[in-house]
Amino acid sequence: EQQEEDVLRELRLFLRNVTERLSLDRRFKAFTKPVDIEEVPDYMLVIRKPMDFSTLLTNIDEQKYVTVGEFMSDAELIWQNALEYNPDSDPMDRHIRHRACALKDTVRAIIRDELDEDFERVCEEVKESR
Ligand SMILES: O=C(C1CCC1)N1C[C@@H]2C[C@H]3C[C@@H](O)[C@@H](O)[C@]2(C1)O3
Repeated sequence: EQQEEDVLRELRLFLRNVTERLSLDRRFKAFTKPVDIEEVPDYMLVIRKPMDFSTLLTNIDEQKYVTVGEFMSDAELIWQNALEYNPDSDPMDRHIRHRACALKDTVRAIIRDELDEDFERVCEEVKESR
């Protein structure tokens, strides 16, 4: 009912705010758009579920996420994919993995500092009721 729509609207506002702040951070520029398949033809063979900030924003607007946990499952793919596709010891791979680790720690710190546990619990209850 209306209260549920109010909670989900607040969730979308929070998730958009977090995602937009991440996409403004210059360290995370490589994560803002899908990996270019023209540039990296084997990417889809290695990475089963690509993810990036622009896709997260589209998912938010399409009301795909009912809880922060569902959003985090997709957000985690961004750094997990980067670590998986760029495992080598060369400087480029190391640089990408450093940024992937910085992204992981940054997202977790934002959620810890800014997500009210009671709010996430209400979102979980909306999810269970559907
Ligand atoms: O994994 C990624 C992105 C970085 C975080 C996501 N890429 C795979 C390619 C390997 C490396 C160098 C370029 O070939 C560039 O195309 C990519 C993009 O970086």
